[in-house]
Amino acid sequence: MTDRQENKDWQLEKKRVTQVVQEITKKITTLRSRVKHLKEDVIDIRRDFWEDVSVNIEEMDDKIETEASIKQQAEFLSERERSHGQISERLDILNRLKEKPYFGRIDFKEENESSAQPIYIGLASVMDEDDEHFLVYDWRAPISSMYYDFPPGPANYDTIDENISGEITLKRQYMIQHGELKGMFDTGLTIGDHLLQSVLGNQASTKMKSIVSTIQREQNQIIRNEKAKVLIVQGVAGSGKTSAALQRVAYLLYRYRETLTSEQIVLFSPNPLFNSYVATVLPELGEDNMQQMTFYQYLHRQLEDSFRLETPFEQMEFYLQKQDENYQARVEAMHYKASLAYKEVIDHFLTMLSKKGLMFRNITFRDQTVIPKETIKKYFYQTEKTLSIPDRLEKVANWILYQLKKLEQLEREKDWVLEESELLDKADYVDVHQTLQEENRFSEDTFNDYDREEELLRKRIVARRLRPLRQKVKKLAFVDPLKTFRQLFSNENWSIPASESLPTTWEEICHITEANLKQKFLTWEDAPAYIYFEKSILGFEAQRSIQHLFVDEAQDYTPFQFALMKKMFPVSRMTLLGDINQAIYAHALRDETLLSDKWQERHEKIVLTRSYRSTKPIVQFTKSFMPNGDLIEPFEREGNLPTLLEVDQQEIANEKIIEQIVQYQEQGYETIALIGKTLGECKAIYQQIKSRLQIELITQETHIFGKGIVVIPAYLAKGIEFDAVIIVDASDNNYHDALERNLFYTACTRAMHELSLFSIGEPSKFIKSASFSQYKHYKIHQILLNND
Ligand SMILES: Nc1ncnc2c1ncn2[C@@H]1O[C@H](COP(=O)(O)OP(=O)(O)OP(=O)(O)O)[C@@H](O)[C@H]1O
Repeated sequence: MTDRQENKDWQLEKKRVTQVVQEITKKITTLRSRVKHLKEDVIDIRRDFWEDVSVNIEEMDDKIETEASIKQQAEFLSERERSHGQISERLDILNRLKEKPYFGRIDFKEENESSAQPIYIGLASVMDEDDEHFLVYDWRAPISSMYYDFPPGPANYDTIDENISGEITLKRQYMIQHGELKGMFDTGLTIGDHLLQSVLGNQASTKMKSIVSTIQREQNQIIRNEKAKVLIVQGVAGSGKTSAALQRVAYLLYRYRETLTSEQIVLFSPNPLFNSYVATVLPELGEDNMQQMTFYQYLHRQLEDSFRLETPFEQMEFYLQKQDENYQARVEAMHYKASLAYKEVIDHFLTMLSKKGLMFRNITFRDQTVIPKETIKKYFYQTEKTLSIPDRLEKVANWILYQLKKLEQLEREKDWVLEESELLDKADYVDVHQTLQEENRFSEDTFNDYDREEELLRKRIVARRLRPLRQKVKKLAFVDPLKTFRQLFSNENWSIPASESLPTTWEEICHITEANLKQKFLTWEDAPAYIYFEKSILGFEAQRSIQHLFVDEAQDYTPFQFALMKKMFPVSRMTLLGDINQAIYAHALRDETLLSDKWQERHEKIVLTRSYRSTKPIVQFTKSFMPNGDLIEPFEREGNLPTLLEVDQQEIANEKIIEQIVQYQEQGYETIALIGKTLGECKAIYQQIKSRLQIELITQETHIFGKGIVVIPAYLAKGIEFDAVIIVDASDNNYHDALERNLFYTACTRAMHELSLFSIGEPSKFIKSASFSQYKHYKIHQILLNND
């Protein structure tokens, strides 16, 4: 393109931005005045609500008319409120668009058309003044997909009922700030390399940002996938899995806006910190956040406080510390209880329970056993064996409720009822009196009246006392799932079929499990199994309203947990995102994870190999010590080599770490993380340097983090990123086995711009497996402190 042509284009584009911003401003003005009127309307309706309805409840006809009038008024009010809400949301979007109306353009010549049409793409659609033509297309509109999928040349896109093909004759990107064009360039093969460079070169933020203007083609495949029931994404660290997942939520909410709401989408996130880290992305895209929680929070909710539940992080600390006398057996248990083989054992056990072995509780009323557990058991085992256990229990519940009805009648005549009636409030008497009056049940005979009052009082007292019991029966509380479950480990009444291959330490595992269950303590590996068992007996309250389930860091979920998830969310489509290299839980070392090739479920898999977060030298360093690391591709972004400082004394390491932090601060980095392997290690360094620097220790209870310096265990830093990362102790002692390698990789890949490692003694063998050109190695040995 000649300079003159370029200049002409620039002028035209500049003018267009101004025109679109003007149109948006006009729309904002109109909507503001509508919002204002609606708001006034709502206030008026609320204030005059009772004046505008005709209230008359004396006659039946009037009563009906009054009800209709109230209903009409209420509907009128809620319709206004709804419109007010919708317009306010649209105003929010327009205000954002006024700053930056669009970020891209493609000129598309449809097959059999004579000329190309420019398509401008932004956060949301904007129509022209006459509502006839699109000034801006929503990035999620079918036609916009070509922007992400194709370079200039032949291109096509799917509409709801056909595929449209043609040619992209121009592809352009814009940098627009405060409603003014600041830059633009035409792109070739991969979109956004210029823009991506500049976006990725920015500082890390404590809140994740949307990637809407620079979505990459392979990420777009994830975002717009509509076919897969189970979509698995294996993506290397920093490849944009989480970013793509959130864009996908926004896409689905747009694509299915008539039928899908944000409450019907659930995201399981790796830790509470991550929840707040990603919370702003969807609102930034003009959408509401989906339901977001950790799997721990979800399981905890299922148990309704009846157990103390170990967190996954406590399990991880146990594993890493290697100190407990039962360490080996527990580690075996972590593996075994993660597996589908264990689920099979539980399924066998459940089959047996349909014939014998289910444990019940006595039904007691006023400290007396009114239906003994043996009787309930007998009744249960007489119900039809072809029915499921929950259905049979439902029958038992109905039978018990019937027995309680008979009991109720007998109890009414007992002395305790009268005694209790003496303790009643005056209000109760008045109420009984009024009820009888309303029912016209008083006679002339006062003696009889007194009897009637007493009869009604007795009825009420017994019913009131029985109410909690009835509720418990309805909730099937007469079953004792825990005691039943414990039989699995006590070998009482049942032994595991010989066909099941159990771990060699099974007896010891049983011993530990039984002791924990007795204390009502569920380890992280026991929780899914117990919940699965309990729900199989009492019935799964399947969450059928949830249409989409997103699982981030999916490699950390066991096959058993996934099986449970499928039972809990039977109709949901699933998007599972993870990285096999960041598998940091014990089970993942030996067993299948959701991402391993052995995974049997029908699914579609997308692999992301390009890493966007870290600079090229950091990616090259980290990929060097990972199996299949050669599949990881760095994004071309220059930076400093990682540094390793090897020292032989903790004090020197501390001094050097402080120096390093100060240097990073001087370079302008705002988020700096000191990452340790365990919480113990983090606490130690925190204690040692907290008097010298403003620093925050992050634990599993931390739900939010701000700018500055944080000390954080690697497993809590999952999914998050920092400008600069300092590995507090990268010694071989600390990072040696395969799981520690994955933790080390996870920790190092949190860095966007700078990475430095400190080793007290021999550096980790993983660092040594990188070539010397990939990092700078310094050593300080035998410096005498304080002239000792
Ligand atoms: N297409 C993109 N445009 C701009 N930035 C991107 C893009 N894809 C990823 N990024 C950036 O790369 C970084 C890593 O993204 P994200 O956290 O989504 O990756 P991830 O695969 O979930 O990482 P991890 O598994 O390491 O937690 C973020 O800063 C994100 O904004």
